[in-house]
Amino acid sequence: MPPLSERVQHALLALLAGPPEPPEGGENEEGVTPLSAGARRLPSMLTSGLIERPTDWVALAGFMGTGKSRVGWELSRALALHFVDTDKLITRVVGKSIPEVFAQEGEGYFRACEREVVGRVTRLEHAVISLGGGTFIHEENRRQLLGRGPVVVLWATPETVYQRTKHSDRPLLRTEDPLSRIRTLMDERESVYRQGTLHVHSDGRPSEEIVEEVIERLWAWRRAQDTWNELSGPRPEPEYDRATD
Ligand SMILES: Nc1ncnc2c1ncn2[C@@H]1O[C@H](COP(=O)(O)OP(=O)(O)OP(=O)(O)O)[C@@H](O)[C@H]1O
Ligand SMILES: O=C(O)C1=C[C@@H](O)[C@@H](O)[C@H](O)C1
Ligand SMILES: [Mg+2]
Repeated sequence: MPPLSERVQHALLALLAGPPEPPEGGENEEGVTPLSAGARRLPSMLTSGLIERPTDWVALAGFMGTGKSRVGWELSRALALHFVDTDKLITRVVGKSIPEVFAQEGEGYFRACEREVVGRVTRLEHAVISLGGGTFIHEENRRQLLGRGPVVVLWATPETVYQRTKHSDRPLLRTEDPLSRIRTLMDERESVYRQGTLHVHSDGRPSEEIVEEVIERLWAWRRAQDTWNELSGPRPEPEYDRATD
């Protein structure tokens, strides 16, 4: 079998070449934008210069169930950018669902896949990246992501997370008392999520409203970056290697 890095690259290319895919499970839920004909024309709009965006690359981080996949998808439609969900990419690479990867290959293998995926998606241009809930927790992933562009962290209370995840299979929440597990894990991770660039609450708000706030906050972030650049002169090139295609 080819090495993991090659399989990740192959799966990413296949994902970007196909029609944009909304996150699973949301099609019949209130608040999810259905895949429209306009969405299929996305690639030609990407570099047309007609769309003004606060950023050409943004990642969404945060705890499970905070809405990274759903908000990321809608944000990618609103900004006319590619959409990559790292959990989904890993399921394509391994050919198994996330619970199967955890059960059959182990969490260590899943985290190794995440590291490979982060190495790739930080080289992409024109993309919204929805991360897995644990991706940003690992220091090297965090360093690469924050070196690439803004990382928006979505937040929700343990109760909201519990309500949003209770009918789905999240391997880390397979316990007798998932709400307690959510509280403990969230406490452990909170200080790390705080290291994101921008922070947006998602409790009790429809996804459209969250996307609107994310875009407004990204514009404010962009203006602050521009002011900083004007005051401090040219800054060194970012560390990542830009893809040449
Ligand atoms: N603002 C919202 N209001 C109501 N439901 C939401 C909202 N955002 C997301 N959801 C729903 O909550 C569930 C979890 O959302 P989603 O899968 O986007 O979370 P996630 O942060 O990507 O989680 P994970 O880290 O496990 O991938 C989905 O069914 C989604 O449709
Ligand atoms: O918070 C986590 O560690 C996880 C979140 C999900 O997105 C998946 O990446 C997986 O279930 C692990
Ligand atoms: Mg997700």
